[in-house]
Amino acid sequence: MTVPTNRFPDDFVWGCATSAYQIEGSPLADGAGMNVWHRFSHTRGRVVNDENGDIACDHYRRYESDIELMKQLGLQAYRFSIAWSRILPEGTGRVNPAGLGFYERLVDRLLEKGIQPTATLFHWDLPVALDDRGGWLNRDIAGWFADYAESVFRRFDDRIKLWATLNEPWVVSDNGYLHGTAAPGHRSLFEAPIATHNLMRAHGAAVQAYRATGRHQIGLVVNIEPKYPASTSSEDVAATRRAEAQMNRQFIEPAMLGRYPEELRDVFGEAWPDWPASDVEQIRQPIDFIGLNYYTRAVVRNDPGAWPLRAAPVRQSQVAHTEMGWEVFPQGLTDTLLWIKDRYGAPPIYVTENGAAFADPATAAGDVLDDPRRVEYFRTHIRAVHDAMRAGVDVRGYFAWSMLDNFEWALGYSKRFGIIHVDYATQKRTPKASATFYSGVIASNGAVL
Ligand SMILES: OC[C@@H]1[C@@H](O)[C@H](O)[C@@H](O)c2nc(CNc3ccccc3)cn21
Repeated sequence: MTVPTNRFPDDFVWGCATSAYQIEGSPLADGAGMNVWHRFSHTRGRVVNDENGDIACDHYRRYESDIELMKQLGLQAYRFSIAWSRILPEGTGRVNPAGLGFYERLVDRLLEKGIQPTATLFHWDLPVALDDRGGWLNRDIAGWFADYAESVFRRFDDRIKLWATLNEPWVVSDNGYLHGTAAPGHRSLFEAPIATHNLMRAHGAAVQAYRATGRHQIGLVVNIEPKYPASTSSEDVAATRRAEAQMNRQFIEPAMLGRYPEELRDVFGEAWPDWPASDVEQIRQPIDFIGLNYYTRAVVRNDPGAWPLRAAPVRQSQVAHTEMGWEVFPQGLTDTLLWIKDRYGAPPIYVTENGAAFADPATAAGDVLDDPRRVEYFRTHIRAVHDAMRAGVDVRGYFAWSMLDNFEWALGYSKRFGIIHVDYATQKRTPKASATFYSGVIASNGAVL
């Protein structure tokens, strides 16, 4: 693949990404079952300002005008997630036709507008009915997930050509079961490894199900945050390896190589089981691409008191950070793309999420002051993708996070990642300067960088 020096290949795909619970609203509409983020956000104290996704961006009702905005931006593709509990209100068994109907309308409208729909089956919003049966701690969930996957493959594989099984299983295991900062809010050294393993078994089962009838591409979306040691001391280097294994290799490694990183035994100790080899073989199903979510890097030092990693980030001074406190470090994206290529056999890669939160207050006059740092973030990170491609990485597309300001999980609506501003009181959408910039990138296929 020859990559032009000053633009992207002609078949490179430009899109934006969102997820169901963060933008749709109407979480219980039309027969949908409750999901764990509905229950979590309605539990006092779990989310900033006790905010929730009851309305969010009201996309469930406003999807047609939102797709019009995507068209105006010139988006070629749109990455969204399907809410499991809209399709199967109890998580298994009875299919909810109205739930399928919403995604039918969404997909058909996208196609009418010449925008490729690309779907993620699971973006953290597990049906409560399954959580109440153990959720990711119950081995049966691999079969439950495969059945759910089959119901949507059957309905949409004629129109959706790029599927992802899971979005960032690390967040579910680490935030949801180890630290309790995300739904379902458990804090357990012993539960997290079980959640990890069942998430990956579910991934494998869904890929196997897809191979039986699917005609297009399916992959796994992982968050990778490259870890750089704070010093060359053996303690800091070892801590960095633990942090890198626990976040960056815990999921991609079983999926691509059929093994878990040995450092996980060092992190979890006796809480890390000896998984059956047959399980890990089933996880390692050939996939068509890796979806990479990249936002920042971490500089890591040894910290014996930091449970359970015994590693802690070192904030870098005198450099730009986003509203999330994440360092702006585009070189980390190039490094990560090269790392995936070299370590996992040069798989096709989509950058499925990349973006930045900055405060974008609307003025009294209704204008939106898009922080110029967001444009610079996109410019430098899209350049970083191009650098990796020029170095031989097979990157197929880039999805900006996010199309709309949206519900930022436990941070509620306090963080704005959108290239389109949302006034949550009025639901007014206002494209930001970053939308105009990104629209220019798409129109010129990256030549304006
Ligand atoms: O935080 C921004 C987005 C979030 O809105 C998406 O739903 C999610 O897919 C997403 N993943 C990351 C990067 N991974 C990460 C998530 C939580 C804590 C630390 C890192 C950022 N984001």
